[in-house]
Amino acid sequence: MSSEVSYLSHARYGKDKVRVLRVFREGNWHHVVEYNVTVLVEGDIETSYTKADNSVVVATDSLKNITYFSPHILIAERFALHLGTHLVSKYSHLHKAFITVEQLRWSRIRVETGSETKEHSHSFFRDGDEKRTVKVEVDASGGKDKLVGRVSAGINDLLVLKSTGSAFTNFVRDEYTTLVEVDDRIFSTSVDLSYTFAPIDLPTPKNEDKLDFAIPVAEGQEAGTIWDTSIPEKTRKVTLGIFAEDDSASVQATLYKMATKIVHDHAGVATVSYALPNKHYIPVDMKYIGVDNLTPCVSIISPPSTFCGAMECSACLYAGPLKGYPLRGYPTSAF
Ligand SMILES: O=c1[nH]c(=O)c2[nH]c(=O)[nH]c2[nH]1
Repeated sequence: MSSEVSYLSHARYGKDKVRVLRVFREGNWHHVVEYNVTVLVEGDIETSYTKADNSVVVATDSLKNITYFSPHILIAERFALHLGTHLVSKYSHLHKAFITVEQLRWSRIRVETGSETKEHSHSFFRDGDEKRTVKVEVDASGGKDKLVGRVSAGINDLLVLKSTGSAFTNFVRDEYTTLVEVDDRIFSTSVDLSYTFAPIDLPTPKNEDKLDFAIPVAEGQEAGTIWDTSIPEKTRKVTLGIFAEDDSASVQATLYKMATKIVHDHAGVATVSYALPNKHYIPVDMKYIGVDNLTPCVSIISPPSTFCGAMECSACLYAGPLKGYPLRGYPTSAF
């Protein structure tokens, strides 16, 4: 413990929001990737804080340029590992690099050509706010020739909603409880998913510029590992499929089903973490204007619900032209 009243316990710095867009041309057939990258480094940099010594600082502007310069951009995991490996190899006083990549969703526009629709060769649309995420730590603290890579990947901001097939009952009821039990509710959430892989040994760049090294991916895909490029799409499918099909007893129970399926399906995945914040759509009680929209349909069976649609059933009475699809649960206030 330092005798000073205050001291520097830890230091990490770098550049956030480095925007990278690359176009790959296979003849006239173009591919685009867009990343928001965060590059942070740790090492023998304390004196830049404690003694205003900039001689140990690789300028964040240079970190940005190195990010632009890095290859292997089509696979975010490879790109991030390459960037991190280069940083800790080139700069002897930097011992760790932390790279975060957020990949935006550019999907190909479909256009009509005669009687068919076709994917356009070089035009794309932003397919929602969802991002694919990759986080990489390249750790050289055990030696520059004993680099360790720690990789996690996932999804952020995947917004979903289901209009039935979700309940929440039997939770703690006490003096703090105002929430009513419901056997049928709207379930909406913004999915954040993260899965981690076991640490991997990384090759040491041998040449002067510290750029000549192959991240161990060259031979095939190695199903289930970091290099299995089908994992992002498969984990997304599991997330959406279980969200849609599960008769949800709670967010917690549905989330656990998603996570266990991902661990079960991918031997290389060590841990899975989800955050599913409930986006509430609370029914507005319409009885003050003469509409009973909250009494369950008399024929309701546990979800998936069936509705009688009968005029004498208060839940179905106001369904009007949508007979069989009662007003129950609508309108809602969203917040
Ligand atoms: O599925 C849910 N889990 C909760 O823990 C919770 N808490 C709450 O208010 N609503 C819900 N819904």
